[in-house]
Amino acid sequence: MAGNTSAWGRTNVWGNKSEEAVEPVVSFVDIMSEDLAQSLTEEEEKLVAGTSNQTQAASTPEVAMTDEEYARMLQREYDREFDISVTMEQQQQTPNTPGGKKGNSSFTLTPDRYYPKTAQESDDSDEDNDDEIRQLATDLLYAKLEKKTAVEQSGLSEEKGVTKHNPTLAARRNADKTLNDTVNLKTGDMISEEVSNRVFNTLRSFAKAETKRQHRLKDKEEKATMETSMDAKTRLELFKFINLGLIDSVEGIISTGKESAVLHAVLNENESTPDKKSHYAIKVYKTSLNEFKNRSEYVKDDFRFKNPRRVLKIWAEKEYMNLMRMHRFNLPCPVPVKLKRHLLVMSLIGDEEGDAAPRLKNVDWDFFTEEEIQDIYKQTESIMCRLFQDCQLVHGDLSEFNLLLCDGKVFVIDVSQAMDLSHPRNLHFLTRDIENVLNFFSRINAPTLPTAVALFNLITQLEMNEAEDLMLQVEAFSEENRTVDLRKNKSKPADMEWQIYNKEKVRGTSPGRDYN
Ligand SMILES: Nc1ncnc2c1ncn2[C@@H]1O[C@H](COP(=O)(O)OP(=O)(O)OP(=O)(O)O)[C@@H](O)[C@H]1O
Repeated sequence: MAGNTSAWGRTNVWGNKSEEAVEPVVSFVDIMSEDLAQSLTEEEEKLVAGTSNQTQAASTPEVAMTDEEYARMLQREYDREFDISVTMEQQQQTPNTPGGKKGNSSFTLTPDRYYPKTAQESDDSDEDNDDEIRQLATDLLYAKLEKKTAVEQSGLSEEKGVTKHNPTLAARRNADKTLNDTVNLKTGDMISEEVSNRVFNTLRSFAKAETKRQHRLKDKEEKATMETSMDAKTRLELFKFINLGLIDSVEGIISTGKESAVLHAVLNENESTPDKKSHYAIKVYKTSLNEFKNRSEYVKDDFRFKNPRRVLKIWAEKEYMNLMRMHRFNLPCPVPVKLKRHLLVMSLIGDEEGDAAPRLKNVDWDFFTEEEIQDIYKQTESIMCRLFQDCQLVHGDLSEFNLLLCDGKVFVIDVSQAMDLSHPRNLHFLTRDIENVLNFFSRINAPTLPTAVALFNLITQLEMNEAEDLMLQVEAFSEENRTVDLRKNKSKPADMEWQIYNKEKVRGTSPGRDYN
């Protein structure tokens, strides 16, 4: 076999260099010529006849090409007989190894994958061949290693009497486990390496700890996603609203805040007039405890929410009740429609298209005259007065963020933290609301604004001193525990409210029925 390099297409079996077939240049006119087509067909027929009979000697250049094809076919058959392997010997100073090195080096290859089937393929770049050979060598090494490991895993090496407790054997097995990723750690290639038991155990415990850490991280990420997106329970409740015919569809999200997401829902009032739609805002309270931690101060002293364990569950109910109370006194606010668990459905403050009204914070005040701004302030002042005097409530978070402007009219929203006047710190929260509102209107240049004390006195009908700090006076007033006297029903204000609430619950008009 020495010197037979035909498998690589350099020479054929007879040791002759195969000549490159030179394609005759043919013009497009020739290709399309009927005569040429005819003569080629005839030649082909002659060729077939000549091949089958093997009688006619080749006399034309085309017959010489057939010779080459014959030679290639024979070559392939010849090689197939030696299908198992081809031994390539790099020989000293052979003509095919330019600048050939001295010395013998030989290796065995399975030719199937590398056998060049045409002269074209045999011209593959040296770089490709190098890659393939490297790949093959790696495969062989791995195959060898696997075989070895299989024997070792049985507990006995080929050498009789060597058990798995043999340190070298154990080290190799450790290396193999590490390499094959059974410890769940990416270590890279480790062929023929040994890993001591100590190192292996350290690696394994590190991998275990790392896997646990990854799982914890993933859990956290998933939880975070759940909190910010709509969970399964919320979706289920929305489907129920649709089944009840309360809404037809949820169109999108109006806002996602710290404590809730507000969705825009639509109900087609009448099938005959599809353009006539009712728009709703559905406030979905976030159910995570963290969001409500900072709210305990609002409810801890509110008689309606004495039991702190109920606080989380009834937060939505609190807003619903406050809206009901405000609606009863015709305050400009969303109309509460339905409460179910942590979902509150209310009318949407916005236009007929369903676009929600902007918050005072987002209004472009450059387009408003001084009179218009003054009017908007007066509306806000009236809301504060009526909220306190009629509804017996203090908003507790009133600012340009919770006042909407729709067609020149101011609406108040977000009253989940609004508190009853029996709350001992209600005047403290009222003072804060007053400061927020006056600061905002002063920023947008409302022409005539009262002092904080004047507004406080207007709302509460108390007589605080203009010359003194309002908050200090309020703190002193609260300490004297006079706040409770502010309620109209001075006998037992808390009991009265509680009785009304329970009566409504029995009649089935209270949101508590849906909630529980
Ligand atoms: N009935 C409604 N009609 C139109 N828009 C509304 C309505 N209710 C709420 N929105 C919009 O959703 C936003 C958030 O509502 P809301 O303030 O009640 O929730 P929140 O969780 O307290 O939000 P934030 O954390 O921003 O205070 C409001 O700023 C307002 O733009």
